[in-house]
Amino acid sequence: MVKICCIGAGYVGGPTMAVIALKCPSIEVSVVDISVSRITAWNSDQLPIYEPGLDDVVKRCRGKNLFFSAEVEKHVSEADIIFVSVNTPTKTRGLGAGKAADLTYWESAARMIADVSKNDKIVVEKSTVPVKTAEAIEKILTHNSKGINYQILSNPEFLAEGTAIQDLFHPDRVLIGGRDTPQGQKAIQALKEVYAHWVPEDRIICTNLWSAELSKLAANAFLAQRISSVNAMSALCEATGADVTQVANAVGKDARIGPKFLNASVGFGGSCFQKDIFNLIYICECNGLPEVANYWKQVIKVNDYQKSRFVNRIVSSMFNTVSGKKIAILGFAFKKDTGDTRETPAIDVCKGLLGDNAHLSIYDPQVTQEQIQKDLSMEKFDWDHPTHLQPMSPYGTKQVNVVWDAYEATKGAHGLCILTEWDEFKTLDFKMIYDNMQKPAFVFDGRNIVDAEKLREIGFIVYSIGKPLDAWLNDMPAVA
Ligand SMILES: NC(=O)C1=CN([C@@H]2O[C@H](COP(=O)(O)OP(=O)(O)OC[C@H]3O[C@@H](n4cnc5c(N)ncnc54)[C@H](O)[C@@H]3O)[C@@H](O)[C@H]2O)C=CC1
Ligand SMILES: O=C(O)[C@H]1O[C@H](OP(=O)(O)OP(=O)(O)OC[C@H]2O[C@@H](n3ccc(=O)[nH]c3=O)[C@H](O)[C@@H]2O)[C@H](O)[C@@H](O)[C@@H]1O
Repeated sequence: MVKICCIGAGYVGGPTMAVIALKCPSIEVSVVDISVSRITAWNSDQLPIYEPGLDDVVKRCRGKNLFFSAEVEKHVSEADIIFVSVNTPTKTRGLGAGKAADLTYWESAARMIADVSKNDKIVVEKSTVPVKTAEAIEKILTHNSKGINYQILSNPEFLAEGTAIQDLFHPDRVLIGGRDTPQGQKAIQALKEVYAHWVPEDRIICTNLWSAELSKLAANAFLAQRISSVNAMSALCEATGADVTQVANAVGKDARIGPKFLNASVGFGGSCFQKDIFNLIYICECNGLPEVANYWKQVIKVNDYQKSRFVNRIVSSMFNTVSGKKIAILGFAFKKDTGDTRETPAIDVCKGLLGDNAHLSIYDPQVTQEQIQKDLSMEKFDWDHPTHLQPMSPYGTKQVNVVWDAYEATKGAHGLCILTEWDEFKTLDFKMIYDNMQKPAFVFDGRNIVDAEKLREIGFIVYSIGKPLDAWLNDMPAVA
């Protein structure tokens, strides 16, 4: 029986391995992690991450051919194929701080593999890593190889949170990069056979190592660039009276452009887009390509601009101050159908409002009070380290109240902001919400999910991203 071990039981390691176990009953899959609490949760009824469809997949395989364990070394030494799916955060100090990928977790995983291995291994990069990481990993593994042959493959993951299981069941493509040597090609073939259990052959792409590593960074950069492009247009729409939804629809009908990923928003979030673009920028700079680096920097600049533009809209609409005012925040996760808050635009918007002394009442169906308090007191980039290594939040923010209901959050509020597109926000009783709010009552829709006209009929003053402005907002000072 082929044995697979995955190091890192996170948003990628957990779901990807659960799907491999489900689709390949003849393969034994172990997922290991240094975080004992995370492993305990994977073995319980309350999985450590919220992902539609995941519970069912885990229940069907756990204890049969899918195992979660904190005995990292034992499972690594027994495995034929080792996936490494550990964190690759942005460096917070030293050379390349704020841009380069921090490969500490990767390096310690590689050293451990080298220490405990007794037979030949295929080591698969599942984490997103800088181009040429495989070369460094190879050096660590072979430094003290005891005659063991290691084949490194790059097999980046393209799943998106909230749709991870469907993405894994029906991937647009599976990408496998390896060395152009007979042993490298044999390793590619071995991994291909795993995916071939359920992925059509024409969707499994094989390349050299560096193309696979770079394709992952490129794909995320292209996706983020689309969002920054449409968000840049949204600012121009507000200035001219055009409607960004109509513009995106018209633009996306062009088959060369396509309709997906053109929703204007308060800004993109998530653990990867910004991190991976910073990584790309750093690699360009290191390769003497400042013009290329500057091109990609702009994608992040526009994203930051979009978030601060949103805060400025709120403050300027509400008589240029939100000091002492209650603002309801509906949605804190970086997108719907996940409890993940890493790099969510809600953090920047909330911090911006708190900076103007607002009182926030926050509701998200999947994010805990503890997480929200932690996020609002954490420094930039600290969020992407294993939980047990993250700094403890020294104090919660007193101006923040986390509640378990949208109606409770909006009671007595001066304004409400929608920051995550949860379906349940589309069907709220806005008449009841209006009646319970201070007047004038404001809605700032950062996801364009409400029917602005209906809300205006109720009496709200409504701001939607990239839409023709309410007369009230038109009269307020321009926002930078
Ligand atoms: N979150 C996502 O949707 C996607 C993430 N990725 C990439 O996958 C990688 C992992 O991301 P996530 O799963 O989101 O991270 P995560 O933080 O959810 O999980 C990583 C896990 O690795 C564990 N870990 C760290 N060092 C370890 C070691 N030496 N030995 C054993 N366990 C160790 C941590 O305790 C943590 O539980 C990153 O490189 C990310 O860029 C790629 C595609 C999608
Ligand atoms: O490497 C990764 O981590 C993953 O990053 C993204 O997946 P994810 O961040 O989970 O979610 P997305 O659906 O891409 O959304 C990212 C952010 O962009 C925002 N977004 C997305 C689409 C859109 O049209 N507009 C928009 O503002 C979302 O609300 C969210 O904040 C990619 O879509 C995945 O292919 C990739 O594997």
